Amino acid sequence: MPRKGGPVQKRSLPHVKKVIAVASGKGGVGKSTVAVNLAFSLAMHAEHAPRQRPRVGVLDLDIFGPSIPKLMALENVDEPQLTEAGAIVPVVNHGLPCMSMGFLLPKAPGTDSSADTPVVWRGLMVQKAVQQLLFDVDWRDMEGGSELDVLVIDMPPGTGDVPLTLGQLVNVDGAVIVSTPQDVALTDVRKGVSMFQKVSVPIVGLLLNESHFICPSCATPHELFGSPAAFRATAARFGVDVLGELPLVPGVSRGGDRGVPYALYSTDSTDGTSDPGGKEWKDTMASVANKVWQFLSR
Ligand SMILES: Nc1ncnc2c1ncn2[C@@H]1O[C@H](COP(=O)(O)OP(=O)(O)OP(=O)(O)O)[C@@H](O)[C@H]1O
Repeated sequence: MPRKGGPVQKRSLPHVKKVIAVASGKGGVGKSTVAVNLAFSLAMHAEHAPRQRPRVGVLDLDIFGPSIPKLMALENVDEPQLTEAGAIVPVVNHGLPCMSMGFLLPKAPGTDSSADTPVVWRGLMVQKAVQQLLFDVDWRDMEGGSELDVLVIDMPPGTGDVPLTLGQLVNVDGAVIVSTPQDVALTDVRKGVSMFQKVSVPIVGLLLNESHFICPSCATPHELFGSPAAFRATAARFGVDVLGELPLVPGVSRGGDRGVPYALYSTDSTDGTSDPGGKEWKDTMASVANKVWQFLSR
Protein backbone atom coordinates (compact mmCIF):
# COMPACT_ATOMS: atom_id res chain seq x y z
CA MET A 1 0.00 0.00 0.00
CA PRO A 2 1.20 3.53 -0.68
CA ARG A 3 2.67 5.10 2.47
CA LYS A 4 1.34 8.44 3.59
CA GLY A 5 3.60 11.26 2.54
CA GLY A 6 6.26 9.02 0.93
CA PRO A 7 6.95 7.42 -2.42
CA VAL A 8 5.29 4.10 -3.20
CA GLN A 9 7.59 1.23 -2.21
CA LYS A 10 7.87 -1.65 -4.66
CA ARG A 11 7.67 -5.04 -2.96
CA SER A 12 8.55 -8.60 -3.85
CA LEU A 13 5.75 -11.14 -4.02
CA PRO A 14 5.74 -13.63 -1.15
CA HIS A 15 7.62 -16.87 -1.94
CA VAL A 16 8.30 -15.83 -5.55
CA LYS A 17 11.86 -15.28 -6.79
CA LYS A 18 11.27 -13.74 -10.24
CA VAL A 19 8.26 -12.13 -11.89
CA ILE A 20 7.61 -11.87 -15.62
CA ALA A 21 4.58 -9.95 -16.92
CA VAL A 22 3.08 -10.93 -20.27
CA ALA A 23 1.23 -7.92 -21.62
CA SER A 24 -0.35 -6.60 -24.79
CA GLY A 25 -1.57 -3.19 -25.85
CA LYS A 26 -4.70 -4.71 -27.37
CA GLY A 27 -7.03 -7.61 -26.55
CA GLY A 28 -7.23 -10.87 -28.44
CA VAL A 29 -3.64 -10.96 -29.71
CA GLY A 30 -2.79 -14.24 -27.94
CA LYS A 31 -1.35 -12.89 -24.68
CA SER A 32 -2.93 -15.51 -22.40
CA THR A 33 -1.97 -18.32 -24.78
CA VAL A 34 1.61 -17.05 -24.76
CA ALA A 35 1.62 -16.64 -20.95
CA VAL A 36 0.56 -20.23 -20.29
CA ASN A 37 2.82 -21.76 -22.91
CA LEU A 38 5.76 -19.62 -21.80
CA ALA A 39 5.25 -20.88 -18.26
CA PHE A 40 5.39 -24.51 -19.42
CA SER A 41 8.34 -23.83 -21.71
CA LEU A 42 10.25 -22.21 -18.82
CA ALA A 43 9.39 -25.15 -16.58
CA MET A 44 10.66 -27.63 -19.22
CA HIS A 45 13.65 -25.47 -20.06
CA ALA A 46 16.22 -27.56 -21.91
CA GLU A 47 19.21 -26.25 -19.94
CA HIS A 48 17.97 -27.93 -16.78
CA ALA A 49 18.20 -31.56 -15.79
CA PRO A 50 14.67 -32.75 -14.92
CA ARG A 51 15.34 -32.58 -11.15
CA GLN A 52 16.68 -29.03 -11.33
CA ARG A 53 13.90 -27.62 -13.42
CA PRO A 54 12.54 -24.32 -12.16
CA ARG A 55 9.19 -24.18 -10.35
CA VAL A 56 6.97 -21.95 -12.44
CA GLY A 57 3.46 -20.66 -11.79
CA VAL A 58 0.87 -18.54 -13.60
CA LEU A 59 -1.11 -15.64 -12.17
CA ASP A 60 -4.06 -14.36 -14.19
CA LEU A 61 -4.48 -10.65 -13.45
CA ASP A 62 -7.22 -10.21 -16.03
CA ILE A 63 -9.95 -9.47 -13.51
CA PHE A 64 -12.70 -8.79 -16.05
CA GLY A 65 -11.96 -11.58 -18.54
CA PRO A 66 -9.89 -14.31 -16.89
CA SER A 67 -8.72 -16.87 -19.48
CA ILE A 68 -6.41 -19.09 -17.46
CA PRO A 69 -9.16 -21.35 -16.02
CA LYS A 70 -10.21 -22.36 -19.54
CA LEU A 71 -6.71 -22.61 -21.00
CA MET A 72 -5.72 -24.87 -18.09
CA ALA A 73 -8.95 -26.97 -18.03
CA LEU A 74 -9.66 -25.61 -14.54
CA GLU A 75 -13.04 -24.01 -15.18
CA ASN A 76 -15.02 -26.25 -12.87
CA VAL A 77 -12.69 -26.46 -9.87
CA ASP A 78 -13.94 -25.76 -6.35
CA GLU A 79 -12.96 -22.58 -4.58
CA PRO A 80 -9.23 -22.64 -3.68
CA GLN A 81 -8.22 -23.79 -0.21
CA LEU A 82 -6.66 -21.51 2.38
CA THR A 83 -3.51 -22.15 4.38
CA GLU A 84 -3.61 -22.00 8.19
CA ALA A 85 -2.33 -18.45 7.91
CA GLY A 86 -5.26 -17.59 5.61
CA ALA A 87 -3.33 -17.37 2.32
CA ILE A 88 -4.88 -18.68 -0.90
CA VAL A 89 -3.51 -21.99 -2.20
CA PRO A 90 -2.97 -22.08 -6.00
CA VAL A 91 -4.86 -24.60 -8.12
CA VAL A 92 -2.70 -27.08 -10.07
CA ASN A 93 -3.15 -28.79 -13.43
CA HIS A 94 -0.55 -30.38 -15.71
CA GLY A 95 1.85 -29.75 -12.79
CA LEU A 96 1.53 -25.94 -13.07
CA PRO A 97 0.24 -23.92 -10.08
CA CYS A 98 -2.24 -21.24 -11.18
CA MET A 99 -4.28 -18.46 -9.61
CA SER A 100 -7.03 -16.44 -11.24
CA MET A 101 -9.98 -14.26 -10.35
CA GLY A 102 -11.96 -16.95 -12.16
CA PHE A 103 -11.34 -19.32 -9.20
CA LEU A 104 -12.59 -16.80 -6.64
CA LEU A 105 -15.79 -15.65 -8.33
CA PRO A 106 -19.09 -17.35 -7.49
CA LYS A 107 -20.32 -19.82 -10.10
CA ALA A 108 -22.89 -18.49 -12.55
CA PRO A 109 -26.42 -19.61 -11.58
CA GLY A 110 -27.25 -23.08 -12.90
CA THR A 111 -23.62 -23.85 -13.89
CA ASP A 112 -20.53 -25.19 -12.20
CA SER A 113 -18.30 -22.51 -13.73
CA SER A 114 -17.66 -18.83 -13.08
CA ALA A 115 -17.00 -18.22 -16.80
CA ASP A 116 -20.35 -16.47 -17.28
CA THR A 117 -20.31 -14.54 -14.02
CA PRO A 118 -20.02 -10.87 -14.95
CA VAL A 119 -17.62 -8.76 -12.91
CA VAL A 120 -19.16 -5.35 -12.33
CA TRP A 121 -16.81 -3.54 -10.00
CA ARG A 122 -15.61 -0.09 -9.28
CA GLY A 123 -11.97 0.96 -9.29
CA LEU A 124 -11.28 0.44 -5.60
CA MET A 125 -12.66 -3.10 -5.58
CA VAL A 126 -10.53 -3.95 -8.59
CA GLN A 127 -7.46 -2.58 -6.79
CA LYS A 128 -8.30 -4.73 -3.77
CA ALA A 129 -8.77 -7.85 -5.86
CA VAL A 130 -5.46 -7.25 -7.66
CA GLN A 131 -3.64 -6.76 -4.37
CA GLN A 132 -5.16 -9.93 -2.97
CA LEU A 133 -4.08 -11.93 -6.01
CA LEU A 134 -0.60 -10.44 -5.76
CA PHE A 135 0.09 -10.59 -2.04
CA ASP A 136 -2.29 -13.15 -0.50
CA VAL A 137 -1.36 -16.27 -2.49
CA ASP A 138 1.05 -18.81 -1.01
CA TRP A 139 3.03 -20.08 -4.01
CA ARG A 140 5.14 -22.52 -1.99
CA ASP A 141 5.05 -26.18 -2.91
CA MET A 142 2.59 -27.58 -0.36
CA GLU A 143 4.67 -30.75 0.02
CA GLY A 144 8.31 -29.67 -0.15
CA GLY A 145 7.80 -26.01 0.78
CA SER A 146 10.03 -24.76 -2.06
CA GLU A 147 9.40 -21.28 -3.42
CA LEU A 148 8.41 -20.43 -6.95
CA ASP A 149 11.38 -19.66 -9.22
CA VAL A 150 9.32 -17.77 -11.78
CA LEU A 151 5.79 -16.38 -11.71
CA VAL A 152 4.38 -15.57 -15.15
CA ILE A 153 1.65 -12.93 -14.89
CA ASP A 154 -1.03 -12.79 -17.57
CA MET A 155 -1.94 -9.09 -17.66
CA PRO A 156 -5.24 -7.62 -18.78
CA PRO A 157 -4.98 -6.05 -22.23
CA GLY A 158 -4.12 -2.38 -22.51
CA THR A 159 -2.54 0.19 -20.26
CA GLY A 160 -5.23 0.64 -17.61
CA ASP A 161 -5.11 0.61 -13.82
CA VAL A 162 -4.01 -3.00 -13.33
CA PRO A 163 -0.66 -2.87 -15.16
CA LEU A 164 0.02 0.48 -13.56
CA THR A 165 -0.76 -0.87 -10.08
CA LEU A 166 1.46 -3.88 -10.73
CA GLY A 167 4.34 -1.74 -11.98
CA GLN A 168 4.07 0.61 -9.01
CA LEU A 169 3.65 -1.95 -6.23
CA VAL A 170 5.67 -4.97 -7.32
CA ASN A 171 9.27 -5.65 -8.27
CA VAL A 172 8.61 -6.97 -11.77
CA ASP A 173 11.77 -8.42 -13.30
CA GLY A 174 10.66 -8.09 -16.91
CA ALA A 175 7.77 -7.64 -19.32
CA VAL A 176 7.13 -9.50 -22.56
CA ILE A 177 4.86 -7.57 -24.89
CA VAL A 178 2.81 -9.61 -27.34
CA SER A 179 1.36 -8.24 -30.55
CA THR A 180 -0.01 -9.32 -33.88
CA PRO A 181 1.29 -7.55 -36.99
CA GLN A 182 -1.74 -5.29 -37.69
CA ASP A 183 -1.14 -1.52 -37.58
CA VAL A 184 -3.78 -1.03 -34.91
CA ALA A 185 -2.08 -3.55 -32.61
CA LEU A 186 1.31 -1.92 -33.18
CA THR A 187 0.06 1.49 -32.12
CA ASP A 188 -0.91 -0.06 -28.80
CA VAL A 189 2.47 -1.79 -28.47
CA ARG A 190 4.07 1.65 -28.39
CA LYS A 191 1.76 2.69 -25.52
CA GLY A 192 2.55 -0.54 -23.65
CA VAL A 193 6.30 -0.06 -23.99
CA SER A 194 6.06 3.55 -22.73
CA MET A 195 3.91 2.52 -19.78
CA PHE A 196 6.32 -0.14 -18.54
CA GLN A 197 9.24 2.23 -19.03
CA LYS A 198 7.41 4.86 -16.95
CA VAL A 199 7.03 2.47 -13.98
CA SER A 200 10.63 1.22 -14.41
CA VAL A 201 9.77 -2.33 -15.46
CA PRO A 202 12.49 -3.65 -17.80
CA ILE A 203 11.20 -4.91 -21.14
CA VAL A 204 12.52 -8.35 -22.08
CA GLY A 205 11.31 -7.88 -25.63
CA LEU A 206 8.43 -7.93 -28.07
CA LEU A 207 6.87 -11.16 -29.30
CA LEU A 208 5.06 -11.26 -32.61
CA ASN A 209 2.12 -13.69 -32.60
CA GLU A 210 0.28 -15.03 -35.64
CA SER A 211 3.05 -13.56 -37.79
CA HIS A 212 2.36 -16.02 -40.64
CA PHE A 213 0.44 -19.14 -41.57
CA ILE A 214 2.04 -22.13 -43.27
CA CYS A 215 -0.12 -23.35 -46.15
CA PRO A 216 -0.98 -27.04 -45.58
CA SER A 217 -0.84 -27.84 -49.32
CA CYS A 218 2.26 -25.98 -50.48
CA ALA A 219 4.12 -25.26 -47.18
CA THR A 220 4.48 -21.60 -48.18
CA PRO A 221 4.37 -19.09 -45.31
CA HIS A 222 1.66 -16.45 -45.82
CA GLU A 223 1.57 -13.17 -43.92
CA LEU A 224 -2.16 -13.02 -43.16
CA PHE A 225 -2.28 -9.93 -40.95
CA GLY A 226 0.40 -7.72 -42.45
CA SER A 227 4.15 -7.71 -42.76
CA PRO A 228 6.35 -8.36 -39.71
CA ALA A 229 8.61 -5.57 -41.04
CA ALA A 230 6.61 -2.81 -39.29
CA PHE A 231 6.77 -4.80 -36.07
CA ARG A 232 10.54 -5.19 -36.31
CA ALA A 233 10.85 -1.46 -37.03
CA THR A 234 8.77 -0.62 -33.93
CA ALA A 235 11.03 -2.81 -31.80
CA ALA A 236 14.14 -1.18 -33.26
CA ARG A 237 12.75 2.30 -32.62
CA PHE A 238 12.29 1.52 -28.94
CA GLY A 239 15.61 -0.30 -28.72
CA VAL A 240 13.95 -3.55 -27.58
CA ASP A 241 14.55 -7.07 -28.89
CA VAL A 242 12.17 -9.13 -30.96
CA LEU A 243 12.02 -12.37 -28.98
CA GLY A 244 10.43 -14.38 -31.77
CA GLU A 245 7.75 -14.65 -34.43
CA LEU A 246 5.14 -17.31 -33.71
CA PRO A 247 3.15 -18.71 -36.63
CA LEU A 248 -0.63 -19.07 -36.57
CA VAL A 249 -1.24 -22.78 -35.95
CA PRO A 250 -4.77 -24.24 -35.72
CA GLY A 251 -3.61 -26.75 -33.07
CA VAL A 252 -2.60 -23.90 -30.73
CA SER A 253 -6.18 -22.71 -30.69
CA ARG A 254 -7.58 -26.24 -30.40
CA GLY A 255 -5.22 -26.95 -27.51
CA GLY A 256 -6.39 -23.78 -25.74
CA ASP A 257 -10.03 -24.78 -26.17
CA ARG A 258 -9.32 -28.24 -24.75
CA GLY A 259 -7.30 -26.91 -21.83
CA VAL A 260 -4.12 -28.62 -23.03
CA PRO A 261 -1.51 -25.95 -23.88
CA TYR A 262 0.35 -26.63 -27.12
CA ALA A 263 3.77 -26.58 -25.43
CA LEU A 264 2.74 -29.86 -23.78
CA TYR A 265 2.08 -31.61 -27.08
CA SER A 266 4.84 -34.00 -28.08
CA THR A 267 6.59 -33.29 -31.37
CA ASP A 268 6.67 -36.80 -32.73
CA SER A 269 3.05 -37.88 -32.51
CA THR A 270 -0.18 -37.30 -34.30
CA ASP A 271 -1.58 -35.15 -31.52
CA GLY A 272 -1.45 -31.90 -33.43
CA THR A 273 2.17 -30.88 -33.88
CA SER A 274 1.95 -32.36 -37.35
CA ASP A 275 -0.02 -29.15 -37.98
CA PRO A 276 1.76 -27.04 -40.58
CA GLY A 277 3.90 -24.66 -38.54
CA GLY A 278 3.49 -26.73 -35.35
CA LYS A 279 7.18 -27.55 -34.99
CA GLU A 280 8.19 -23.98 -35.83
CA TRP A 281 5.78 -22.70 -33.16
CA LYS A 282 7.20 -25.07 -30.55
CA ASP A 283 10.83 -24.31 -31.43
CA THR A 284 10.12 -20.56 -31.35
CA MET A 285 8.37 -20.81 -27.97
CA ALA A 286 11.31 -22.81 -26.55
CA SER A 287 13.73 -20.20 -27.84
CA VAL A 288 11.62 -17.38 -26.31
CA ALA A 289 11.67 -19.24 -22.97
CA ASN A 290 15.43 -19.55 -23.27
CA LYS A 291 15.80 -15.79 -23.84
CA VAL A 292 13.49 -15.00 -20.92
CA TRP A 293 15.50 -17.35 -18.69
CA GLN A 294 18.78 -15.71 -19.75
CA PHE A 295 17.25 -12.31 -19.01
CA LEU A 296 16.16 -13.40 -15.54
CA SER A 297 19.55 -14.96 -14.81
CA ARG A 298 21.53 -11.77 -15.55
N1 LIG B 1 -0.27 -18.64 -32.66
C1 LIG B 1 -1.58 -18.94 -32.62
N2 LIG B 1 -2.11 -19.77 -33.54
C2 LIG B 1 -3.44 -20.05 -33.54
N3 LIG B 1 -4.33 -19.54 -32.68
C3 LIG B 1 -3.85 -18.71 -31.73
C4 LIG B 1 -2.47 -18.37 -31.64
N4 LIG B 1 -2.30 -17.51 -30.59
C5 LIG B 1 -3.53 -17.34 -30.04
N5 LIG B 1 -4.45 -18.05 -30.72
C6 LIG B 1 -5.91 -18.09 -30.46
O1 LIG B 1 -6.38 -16.73 -30.51
C7 LIG B 1 -7.44 -16.53 -29.56
C8 LIG B 1 -7.08 -15.38 -28.62
O2 LIG B 1 -5.97 -15.78 -27.82
P1 LIG B 1 -5.84 -15.35 -26.29
O3 LIG B 1 -7.10 -15.58 -25.55
O4 LIG B 1 -4.58 -15.97 -25.79
O5 LIG B 1 -5.63 -13.77 -26.49
P2 LIG B 1 -5.55 -12.62 -25.42
O6 LIG B 1 -4.70 -11.56 -26.04
O7 LIG B 1 -5.10 -13.14 -24.12
O8 LIG B 1 -7.05 -12.19 -25.32
P3 LIG B 1 -7.77 -11.32 -24.19
O9 LIG B 1 -7.46 -9.93 -24.54
O10 LIG B 1 -9.21 -11.68 -24.37
O11 LIG B 1 -7.23 -11.73 -22.86
C9 LIG B 1 -7.61 -17.87 -28.84
O12 LIG B 1 -8.64 -18.57 -29.47
C10 LIG B 1 -6.26 -18.59 -29.08
O13 LIG B 1 -6.39 -19.99 -29.05
